[in-house]
Amino acid sequence: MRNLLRRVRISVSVSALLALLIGLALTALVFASVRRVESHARTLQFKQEANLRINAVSGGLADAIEQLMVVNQLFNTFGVVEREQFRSFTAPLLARYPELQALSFQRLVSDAERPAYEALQRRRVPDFTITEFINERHVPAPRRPFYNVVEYIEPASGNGIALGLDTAAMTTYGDARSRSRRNGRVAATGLLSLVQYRGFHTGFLVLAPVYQRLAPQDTVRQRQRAVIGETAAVFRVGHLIHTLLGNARLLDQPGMSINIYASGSAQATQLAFSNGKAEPPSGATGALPVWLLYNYPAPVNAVFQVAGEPWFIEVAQQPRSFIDIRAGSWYALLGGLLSSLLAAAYIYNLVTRHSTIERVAGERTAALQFANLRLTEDLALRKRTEKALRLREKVIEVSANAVIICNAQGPDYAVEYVNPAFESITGYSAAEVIGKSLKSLHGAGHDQQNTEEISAALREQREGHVVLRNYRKDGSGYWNDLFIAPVRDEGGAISHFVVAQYDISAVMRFEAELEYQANHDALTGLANRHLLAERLSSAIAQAHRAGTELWVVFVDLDRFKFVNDTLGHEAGDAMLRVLGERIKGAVGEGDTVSRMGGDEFVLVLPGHPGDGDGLRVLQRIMDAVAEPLRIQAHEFFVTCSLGVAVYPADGGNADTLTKHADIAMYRAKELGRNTYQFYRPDMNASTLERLRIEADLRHALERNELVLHYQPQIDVKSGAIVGMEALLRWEHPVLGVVSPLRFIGLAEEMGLIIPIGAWVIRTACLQNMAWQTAGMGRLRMAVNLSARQFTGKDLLQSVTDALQESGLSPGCLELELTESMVMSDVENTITILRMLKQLGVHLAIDDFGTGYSSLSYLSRFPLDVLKIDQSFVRDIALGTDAAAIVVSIISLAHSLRLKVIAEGVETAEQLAFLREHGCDEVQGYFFSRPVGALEFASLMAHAPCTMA
Ligand SMILES: Nc1nc2c(ncn2[C@@H]2O[C@H](COP(=O)(O)O[C@H]3[C@@H](O)[C@H](n4cnc5c(=O)[nH]c(N)nc54)O[C@@H]3COP(=O)(O)O)[C@@H](O)[C@H]2O)c(=O)[nH]1
Repeated sequence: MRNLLRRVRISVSVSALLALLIGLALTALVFASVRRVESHARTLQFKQEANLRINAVSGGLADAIEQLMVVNQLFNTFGVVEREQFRSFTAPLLARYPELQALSFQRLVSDAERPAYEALQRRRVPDFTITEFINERHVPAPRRPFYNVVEYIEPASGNGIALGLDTAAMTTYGDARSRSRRNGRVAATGLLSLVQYRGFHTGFLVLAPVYQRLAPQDTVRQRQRAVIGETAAVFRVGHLIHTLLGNARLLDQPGMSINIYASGSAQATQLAFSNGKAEPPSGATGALPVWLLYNYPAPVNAVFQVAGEPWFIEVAQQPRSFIDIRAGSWYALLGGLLSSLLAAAYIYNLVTRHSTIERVAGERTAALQFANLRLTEDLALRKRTEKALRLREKVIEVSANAVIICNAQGPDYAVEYVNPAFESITGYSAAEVIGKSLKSLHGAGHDQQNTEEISAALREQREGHVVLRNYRKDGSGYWNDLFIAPVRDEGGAISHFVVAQYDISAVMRFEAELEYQANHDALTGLANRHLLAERLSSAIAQAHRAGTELWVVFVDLDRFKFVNDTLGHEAGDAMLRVLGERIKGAVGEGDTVSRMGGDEFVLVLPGHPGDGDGLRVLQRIMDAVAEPLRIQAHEFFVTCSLGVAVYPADGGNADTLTKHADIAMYRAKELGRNTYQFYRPDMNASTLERLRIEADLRHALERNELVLHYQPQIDVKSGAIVGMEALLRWEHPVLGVVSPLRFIGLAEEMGLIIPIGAWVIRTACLQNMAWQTAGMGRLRMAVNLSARQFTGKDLLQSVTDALQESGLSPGCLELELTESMVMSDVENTITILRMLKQLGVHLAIDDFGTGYSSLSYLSRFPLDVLKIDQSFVRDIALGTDAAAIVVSIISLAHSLRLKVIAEGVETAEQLAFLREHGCDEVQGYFFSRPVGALEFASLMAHAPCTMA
């Protein structure tokens, strides 16, 4: 506040000072302006006054000279003018112009005429003689060629002394005489001392020529010849000018001086008149102009003509300091100063008052603004509150959740409001529940849990939250997430409770669904790994507590992969669903059936399985799976292999038991499938071996551990070797020769089949070419392709490369594909097969008959050979369907113009049957096992071979 006041005071002082300064500046400006105007006015006035004097002098002189011209005119008019005439004529003139000293007529007299002239004059003036004035005395004029004799002069009084005076010798006449006679005009002399006053008075003469009347006067010569004399006016110059100025009251003006020179400039010797005194301003004016400090108009000079002679007049004003005179500028200055001071004082007062008013007004305005702001905020807040209230009301109205407002008064806590959602959820209308007890809404007659929490919240007047099952008007139940909260009135007392009910039935269902999905296999609905782990752990704990046994059974379907690959995943899935149900139906109620993925199932058999129940369950499972299965109108026969691990003997935890059951299942597979095996510790060794194979397979190719064996293919009719099948072997440094059955699947899983497969094709081509080059004939080399290799993007390239590198004819290479490979994606298969066919290679379907091949599709494939699976060949002699199947396959192949080769021919009977039914080629141990390249070459050397 103090700062504010100080600021206000400073601002007021500054304002006043500013006003004062502005006032002074304006005053100075006005003063200077007035001074300048005044000075200008005074200069003008002075000029006027000076001009008055100049005009008075020049005009007066001109008038005086005019008198002479009048006299001169007298002579020029009359020619001869008598003395009396002259006197009477000049008398009034002289009376009117007393400053005229004299008017005279001077006659030009030649020396010859002198005696006569003097004689004549003596008649009127005795003793008349032409004289001259020397040493202040009249003496007879010496003889000269001409005399200019003063013949008349008026007034005679005071001027008579000049009568008869010869002025020809007087230098004062100068050349005024000759000038006037030459020009025929008046001419003035310079200043001279008037003899009438013994030289004490200064005067001048004005001469005007008098010519002989009627004599020509046009030229100077004519005028000089015609001249007879001149009239002259004698002026006492000081007296004359004094009289002129005095008559005009222009004399003796204080501070004004008049100087008149009978010359064109201010020559001191020609000073004709002087009146008053005027000195220029003395003292320095500094940087200020003269007009500001002094009233000093510049002297007014003028040159005027006096009878043809230039006269110079100077009128000057005595300088006066502006402070010496009473001038408007004074008033302006004083007035300005006074006004400035008054204005400053007034502004000081005004600003002080204004500041005070402004401050007060500002304070009041601020207070008003503040109040206004508060009001606006209050209004806005109120609006917001109202809006929020309306919004809340609306939200409650449109809420999908039930909202109930009940009285806070127990024990009924009467319902006062329910929203539309409550009505739609419960089926009760507002009219039916308003006024009723809140507790009645929980569903009378139903056993309600968690309602105690609501009662406690109401009783203790606090918030509460429960999940409970409510019941609608129609008796149906729903899950309800219920929040209850007290509502306080303005006084802070709890007046109501608001209850929000969220129908979470869907959430509960969703949660249950999630829980189900989290614990169950989506395909079969069986327990999944997660639930298995839970159930198994729980069963182990229970078995542990009960001291009983527990079986973990690993079930793997045999040949499921074939179905899946052949008919596609949908068929596979359908099979899994059916078999899952069958397995589940084969176990007891307390047993758990889970699916681990693929075609693997894990079962938990608690209780006393060792009592014999367990084995019965295993058999029921195998029987159930082995039941014929119809999928997509096709009948399949599927078996399964089972492995069993027993708690606590084979493991104390879920992982160990499951792993051991898996190992046992593998063993069952190895034993020919469709059987079960109980885990034995020595089974671990084969599992470890499998792991080892996996690790070593990665390096088998680079370590050159892979080799090809070749099994001959014989033409049935000729008995000649027409080709061979390349069969892969892994010469493991520790395990010895490893069958492809043990590592091809692994290689597929590990992705190693691509480089391994490429190596097989390349090696087989090179070998075939080498043999052909060696003269073993044009043999056909059959090479097996795996599913992953067939669909891989590198196949075409690797085949092309192998053919190019080896130089083998494409027709000498046959690629064997399985049914499952070609049937999984028919369109893609057709594309791939066509591209391969374009290379010129042969294409064969291997293991034909083991799976399902659509004949219509088969006809679309660009195939060359059908290879009957060895399982049918093996069973030909057993009297089963195999023989019929083989016959059908041969017939089918031939109808499709395909060659038929039977593999796995081990006996002569088999060969005879095949030959009898038109099989084209055979392959099997009956002829040769697959052998190494050297041995095969040796074999070839002893057997005929051609390419069919
Ligand atoms: N993708 C690739 N698969 C290959 C390759 N090499 C082999 N294989 C596949 O491995 C499976 C097992 O082959 P293998 O152990 O070599 O067995 C073959 C023959 O030895 C065997 N065979 C031949 N004649 C008889 C016989 O009279 N009796 C009998 N019990 N077995 C016999 O049959 C196998 C040939 O099968 P197939 O291929 O269907 O003609 C096997 O599936 C091979 O395909 C390879 O390089 N790549």
